[in-house]
Amino acid sequence: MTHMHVAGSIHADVTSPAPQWLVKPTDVNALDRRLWSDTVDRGAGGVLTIGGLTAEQIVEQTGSPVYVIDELDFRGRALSWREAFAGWKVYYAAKSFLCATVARWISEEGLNLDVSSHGELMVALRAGFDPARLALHGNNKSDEVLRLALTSGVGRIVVDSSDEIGRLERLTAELGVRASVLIRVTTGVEAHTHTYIATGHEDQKFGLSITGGQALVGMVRCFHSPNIDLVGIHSHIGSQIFDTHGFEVAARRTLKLVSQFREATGVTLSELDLGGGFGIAYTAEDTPATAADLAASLKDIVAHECRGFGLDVPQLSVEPGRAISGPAGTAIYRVGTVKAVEIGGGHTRRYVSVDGGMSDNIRPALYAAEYSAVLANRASDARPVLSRVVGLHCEGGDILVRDVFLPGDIRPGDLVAVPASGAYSRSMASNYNYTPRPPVVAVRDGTLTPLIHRETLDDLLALDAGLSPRHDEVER
Ligand SMILES: Cc1ncc(COP(=O)(O)O)c(C=O)c1O
Ligand SMILES: N[C@@H](CCCC[NH3+])C(=O)O
Repeated sequence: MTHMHVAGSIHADVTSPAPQWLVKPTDVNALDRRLWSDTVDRGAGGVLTIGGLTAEQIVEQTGSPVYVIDELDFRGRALSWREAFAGWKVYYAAKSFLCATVARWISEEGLNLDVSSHGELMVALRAGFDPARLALHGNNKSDEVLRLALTSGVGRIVVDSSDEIGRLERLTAELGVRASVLIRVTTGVEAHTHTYIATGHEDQKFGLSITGGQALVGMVRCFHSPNIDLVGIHSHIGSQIFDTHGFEVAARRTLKLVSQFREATGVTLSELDLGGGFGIAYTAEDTPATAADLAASLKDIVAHECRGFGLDVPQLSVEPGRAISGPAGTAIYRVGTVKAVEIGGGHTRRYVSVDGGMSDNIRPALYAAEYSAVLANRASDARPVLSRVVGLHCEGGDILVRDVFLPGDIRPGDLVAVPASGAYSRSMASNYNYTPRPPVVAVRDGTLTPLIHRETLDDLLALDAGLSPRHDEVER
C-alpha cells in the first residue's frame, strides 16, 4: 500500500507525470471541439456556455452537480444516425440515457427505441412511444415484463435464452397473442474494449452460442413454436468500439448461421441486428468514426458476406446508444477543495474535489474510463497544471477525471465541466453514501428544460423503513 502525504500548500509545484497521450495544452481555456457538444462555447469572460446558457446560469437554476443535455446536439446526432443508416432500422439504446422527453425526441427524429428492462419499457410506453417501434432486450426478462411487452404490442423481443423461449411459449398461449422475436447470439468475437463491456465472446451471460450450437437449436425451436414468429438474429459485440473488424467477424458468423438455418428449415430469416457499441471521444486520444463512415463500412461488410453465403441482404438494424447520448451531455460540478499530494519520486499530484463523484459517474471506477474536464465559470491566465478530479465519496477510487490539465489557480467555488457525459453516467448513478442523484436538464436556445428532477435527501429518507414506515408493509 502506498502512503500519501498532504503537502502544506495548494500552491506547491505540481509535477506529477502526465500519461503519454495527454498533451499539455498551450491554452488551458481552449475547448477541444471533438469532445464537446455542438453548442458549447466560451462566452464573455471565458465562461462556458451550453445551449445559450452559461454554466453559472444553469447551476443557479438547478444546483450542482447537474447533467446538461444539449438538445440540438442530441437531436442532430439521432438524425445523423437515421440518415446515415437510411434503409436500416436504427434503435436508440435507452440504457445509455432515457427519460420521457428523450423518448419523445427519439420518436420525433424517426428512430426506434431499444429498451432492456421493465422500467425502460414503462418510460417509453408512458412517454407515448409507438410500441411497434420498440425492441425489448434482457437476459432475464420476468413474466411481468414479457406480459407487458406482449399485451402492449412491442415490435420485437430479443430472446436471450432457451428458458425465455419456454416462457414466451407459455405466455403467448396464455394471452392468445403472437411474439415477434430475434434470437440474440454470441458470435465469439473478442471486441477490443474493456472486458466488462465486451459481450460477443463466449464466456459471458448474454445470448445463445453459435459455436456451442445452442443458437441454431433455439432458432429451430422458435420456428416450430405455434405463437412465435422468428424474424431474425441479433448480435451485440460490446461497447466503446472503434474498429469495424469485430462487426465484420460478427456479420460473417451471424450470416453463416442464417444460411445454416435456411438449410435446416428452408426458410431465410429476414432481419439481422448488429447491435450497438460505437465508440465516442471522451478524451483527445479517442478517434471515433462518423455515423456516415460506419454506415458505409457496415453496408459493404454485410453485402460482401451475404454474397459469400448466397443470401439476399436482410433488413438490417443497429442500436447506437452512447454515440447519440454521450457527446450531447456535459456534467457540471462545483469545486469544494484543492490539495497537492506528495506521491513519491519528488512528485506531487493536485487533487480537485467536486460535489459529485462515483455515485453519478461510476465509469472511471468500473472500467478505468478516461474523461476530460475544463474550468467552466471563467477563463484563467494561470498555467496548466496536471490535476485529478475526484468526488466526495469514501473510496480512494472515487475518481471522475484521472488526468487532466486544469488552470493552476482553480479554487473552491469554481465550476468544472466534464464533456461526453451523456451516456451511462446518470443512467448508472447510485445513492452511495446516501447521496441524492443529480438532475438532468436540457438546454436549447437559452432555455432550460428539466428532464429528470434532482433527487432530494427527503426522497432517500422516505425509503428508509426505520424512518418512514409504510402502513401497507407486512411486518416480518
Ligand atoms: C444489446 C445492446 N444494444 C445496444 C447497446 C448500446 O451500446 P452503445 O451505447 O455502446 O452503443 C448495448 C450496450 O452495450 C447493448 O447491450
Ligand atoms: N455501461 C457500459 C456499457 C455497457 C452497456 C450495456 N450493454 C459503459 O458505460 O460503457
